[in-house]
Amino acid sequence: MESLGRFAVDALVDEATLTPKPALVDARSSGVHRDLDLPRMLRSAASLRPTFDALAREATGRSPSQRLRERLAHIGRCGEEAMLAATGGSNSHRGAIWIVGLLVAGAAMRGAAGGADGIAKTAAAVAQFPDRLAPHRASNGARACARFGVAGARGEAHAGFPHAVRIGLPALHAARARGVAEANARLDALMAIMAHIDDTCLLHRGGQRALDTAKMGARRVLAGGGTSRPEGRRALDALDAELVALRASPGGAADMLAATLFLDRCTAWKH
Ligand SMILES: CC(C)(COP(=O)(O)OP(=O)(O)OC[C@H]1O[C@@H](n2cnc3c(N)ncnc32)[C@H](O)[C@@H]1O)[C@@H](O)C(=O)NCCC(=O)NCCS
Ligand SMILES: Nc1ncnc2c1ncn2[C@@H]1O[C@H](COP(=O)(O)OP(=O)(O)OP(=O)(O)O)[C@@H](O)[C@H]1O
Repeated sequence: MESLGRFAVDALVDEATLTPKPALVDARSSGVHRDLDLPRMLRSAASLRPTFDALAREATGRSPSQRLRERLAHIGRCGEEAMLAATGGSNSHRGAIWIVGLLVAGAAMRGAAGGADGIAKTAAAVAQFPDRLAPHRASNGARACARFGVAGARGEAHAGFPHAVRIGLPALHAARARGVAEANARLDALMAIMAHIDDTCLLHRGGQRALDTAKMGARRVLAGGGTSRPEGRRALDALDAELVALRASPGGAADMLAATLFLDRCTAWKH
């Protein structure tokens, strides 16, 4: 599937430009991110096209294996270098390279006919193999997982990407079925993801309080009828203000929205 690399970059661009997102980089502002802005996010997304293309090529015609896991990890780490070169050293898409990159590989192996669940299960089967060449660095995500006892980005992949397949996609489709504008459908999907996910970006920057604030705030938006309704929109603005005050942003939820949009494109493409 030649289009997989393009679908992946499009998903990152659609996530970054979606506005207004709470405390994240969007078309309106950099949220709480001092070293990121929308032009950097877009440069980073474009710089990742060769990475996603290479992941798709490597996985095509293969089955999950230790060898494939290590080839993909090498390509993914080269992608992180391309990202850092494009942003001048900022982490714009590390989590997204991991999550969307594995799904690109899953889609290349399984084909769109496998549906979102089939693609995610295949990607998860690759992620299960150990990354024996991983550098032993204490990342922000790893520290948050250890301190707060959560599964983080690795756990999300091992579990079959549940926040994209079981939460993000159904929320996106349900919002579209209600007839809301596409941007609101995507924002509602982000709220559904945020209401459930243990996001190590929030935990690292703002501890349990930031994670609880994000989950409760997102639930209030949904209880207010979603982002297309006045009450939901007021709740979204309040959530943005609360997270900005805590200087914490839901980067992991943003990655899972990009994963949701990628799966949505892949599975629509088969028709
Ligand atoms: C597993 C990864 C994410 C590294 O994990 P680490 O603990 O070091 O995380 P780090 O803090 O650097 O970044 C984690 C990022 O994941 C995202 N995230 C946070 N919480 C979650 C969550 N619950 N679910 C999904 N994503 C999340 C955020 O964007 C966060 O910034 C990954 O970068 C990795 O191992 N890459 C190696 C290359 C590889 O194997 N690639 C495979 C093919 S692409
Ligand atoms: N629109 C977005 N705005 C900000 N982050 C996003 C966005 N979309 C996805 N992300 C994800 O959020 C992560 C960036 O989070 P963060 O800035 O907290 O990273 P960090 O380098 O771990 O932290 P710090 O900057 O505190 O050192 C990226 O890995 C990226 O995948």
